[in-house]
Amino acid sequence: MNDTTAPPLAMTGGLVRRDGRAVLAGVDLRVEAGDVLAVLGPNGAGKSTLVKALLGLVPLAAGRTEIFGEPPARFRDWRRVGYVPQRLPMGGGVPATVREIVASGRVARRSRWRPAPLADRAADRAAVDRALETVGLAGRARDSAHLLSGGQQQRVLIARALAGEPDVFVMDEPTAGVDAGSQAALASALAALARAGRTVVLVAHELGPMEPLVTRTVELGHGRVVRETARQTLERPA
Ligand SMILES: Nc1ncnc2c1ncn2[C@@H]1O[C@H](COP(=O)(O)OP(=O)(O)OP(=O)(O)O)[C@@H](O)[C@H]1O
Repeated sequence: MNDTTAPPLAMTGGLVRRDGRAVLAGVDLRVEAGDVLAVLGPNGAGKSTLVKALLGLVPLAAGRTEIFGEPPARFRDWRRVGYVPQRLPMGGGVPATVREIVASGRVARRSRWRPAPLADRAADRAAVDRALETVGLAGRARDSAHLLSGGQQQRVLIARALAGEPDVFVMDEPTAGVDAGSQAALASALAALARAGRTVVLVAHELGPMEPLVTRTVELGHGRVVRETARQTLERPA
């Protein structure tokens, strides 16, 4: 069972090596429930590596990391975690509609052993509709996702994570190179999460319209934490 008092994410003495080189070293980070934490730093500072290592997607060479109190290898409750990668891996493959991709965010909530009861299917549909609405893509639900702009595809990924209704969202550079409309849609998605008291870890070069929503920042340089701001309580709009 997961420890209900454990922080959503915690790393102690995190070390990651790539090609024999330490790209993350001596990182201590505790993400508390309700934090909206921005991970900042220049290109190559180790931001993506840090969030992947926090989720166990990249192995630690030393130190430890825990998700709701469990090491990633033992953690089972993945529906509590939403991860938005930097890019949508949409190459060749069968073109999926925006709705299909967003609906895939519900899969981790399903029982593996039996078909979803009718009530669950209605809840799935409602969650997918809400997620599409939040990122401003309700009108594109039937479109093939590979026809969308990069910023809109990023919104699809965010909607997929929102649809899963996880407790903690980890987003890797959701605003990198996206148009102003998509930036605004992301800021409104983030505002909705912050209002709901969800935990968010956000990798960013620049915060732009998301800045007022951030409660804490950690800045990386050459794989180490070089600056941190203290946690502040946001005045959450009703
Ligand atoms: N798969 C990999 N193999 C080898 N080196 C890697 C790999 N992934 C990342 N690195 C190296 O690790 C360092 C940190 O990369 P990382 O992507 O975490 O930085 P970042 O701060 O997220 O950068 P960006 O803002 O450009 O995404 C860089 O020097 C990068 O070249």
